Amino acid sequence: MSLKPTDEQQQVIDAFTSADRPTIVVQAGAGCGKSSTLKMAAKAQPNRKGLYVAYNKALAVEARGDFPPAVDCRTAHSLAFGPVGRHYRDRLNGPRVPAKQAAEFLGFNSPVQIAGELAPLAPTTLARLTMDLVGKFLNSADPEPAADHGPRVDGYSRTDNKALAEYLVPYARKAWDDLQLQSGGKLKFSHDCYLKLYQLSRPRIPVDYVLLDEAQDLSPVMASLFHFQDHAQRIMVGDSAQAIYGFRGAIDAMKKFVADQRLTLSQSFRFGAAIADEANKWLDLLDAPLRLRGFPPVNSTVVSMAGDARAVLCRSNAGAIAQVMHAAAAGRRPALVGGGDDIRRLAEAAQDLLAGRPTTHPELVAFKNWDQVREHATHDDASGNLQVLVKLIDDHSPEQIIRVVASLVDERSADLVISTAHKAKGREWDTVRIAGDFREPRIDPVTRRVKLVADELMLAYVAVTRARQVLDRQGLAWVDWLARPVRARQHPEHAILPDAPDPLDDLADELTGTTPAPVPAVSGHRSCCWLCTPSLRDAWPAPVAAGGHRG
Ligand SMILES: Nc1ncnc2c1ncn2[C@@H]1O[C@H](COP(=O)(O)OP(=O)(O)OP(=O)(O)O)[C@@H](O)[C@H]1O
Repeated sequence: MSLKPTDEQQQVIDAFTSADRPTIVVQAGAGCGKSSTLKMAAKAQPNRKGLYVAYNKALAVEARGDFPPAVDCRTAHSLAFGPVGRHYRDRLNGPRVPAKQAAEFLGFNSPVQIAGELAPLAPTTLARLTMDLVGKFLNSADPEPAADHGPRVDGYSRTDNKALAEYLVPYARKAWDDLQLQSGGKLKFSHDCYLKLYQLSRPRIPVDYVLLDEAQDLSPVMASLFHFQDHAQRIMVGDSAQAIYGFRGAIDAMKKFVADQRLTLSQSFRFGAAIADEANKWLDLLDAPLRLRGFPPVNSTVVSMAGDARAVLCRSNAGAIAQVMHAAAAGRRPALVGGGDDIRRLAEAAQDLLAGRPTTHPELVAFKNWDQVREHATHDDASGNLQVLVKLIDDHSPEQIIRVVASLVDERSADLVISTAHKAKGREWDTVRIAGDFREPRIDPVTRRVKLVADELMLAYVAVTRARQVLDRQGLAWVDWLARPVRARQHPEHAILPDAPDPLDDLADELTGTTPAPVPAVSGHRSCCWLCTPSLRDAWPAPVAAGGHRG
């Protein structure tokens, strides 16, 4: 069935088809039909040769059925496979390279002490850290591995991590030399390797236009590929208020792109007015370029205690585990989006350290025993991420965590879905409850200012916009005291206390200062703790963009 475009969608279609072929950025709110709009635009001129770049294979396959045949729907990796990747087919199919073998090849023969009293890094750990550095380089737009791509070891100070990165660079360059060989290479060749080689060849794809989806969370390597296509009309679509993967090195390509036209899609088709209003409070705080309108046919409600919701969304992995434990104790059958393997591995590493054995777990590799983890969690500012881990393990014991994780069920047979907000991105449920682990910002008693972090506001916005019909927003109800002064400023006629000091006096400055800059990531502390991030594996090593966590 063909949809009747809204006025905003029609503006996108008109811009796309206009004779001067402008470059376009479309800011599309949650559920606002951005993919549908791109399809409508392509169908308006079905004979033009186009490329639609999807961020995963499933979306690319699905899009193929909806776009006209003249539009090639692909992921960036599939674009790179033809010209580059296929020459590495043998290496792609090669066996896993054991860490010991990689360490020998790279030249790590004995442990290296980087940080004072902490555990020395074993050759296999050094090899893994080197490959992590290479991995970040592969995702970057840079020409060769550099210290900027350095990994972060939990427990290390900023200086120690910098020293480690500099130490690893020559090994990473040796690894990169190996990874460029079509045959005879010694290290494991990944799909990201040929994507990087493709990007370094500065390809120009012979199409009339390129459509780029989810442009708010792009790896720099992908953004660079898009920029090379300046012979074609370029359209990028996304939602800058959902740019929640900055901590992993993603950039909001829409911010930097100098487009001829900037358009918006603000009519959400997912939920009704009540949820749109709630979402708009967060968009106000973010000073976003659009505010959402609810879809009249959908009857949505926002409540404070909804009882049973189909999905519970948490700020952090720790929060999600706590919800899993709570649900299991209440006899429910919970599913955890993304599964429980990461937390199980971490609990097993904690078991080793508690027994005085070393661990190879990336997040705890720096420590000799659990006491050392505890001590660092208490005394070392840079290891604030360890505090939540220590609390979780000490409160529940590794054995209890492992047991609860083992009781998780598949989403299809679950009566409750538990997810972090990060992992809920792109998903939707009829009824959603927001958990209580979203951190309420505090007013600094000295400066009387509120320190907000754009990343946190975006995460809240993603969370509340996952609901279709019922949103139990209790865990984020505190938005009201933040949103009121902002709205009062935007609509002075509604100000309730015109003479009261405005706690958000410098909100705009704070937000500007914390917006991730679209520059190559440098190592350091970004997400405030490992449990705050969507996956324990993804969380380490975490890159930092300009202006880290200030909440
Ligand atoms: N003009 C329209 N009239 C009615 N429904 C529409 C219109 N445009 C899009 N939709 C509906 O909105 C829903 C969301 O569309 P689509 O999948 O394109 O959104 P999206 O923005 O890509 O989604 P997300 O926000 O999850 O990324 C779909 O069910 C689609 O049919």
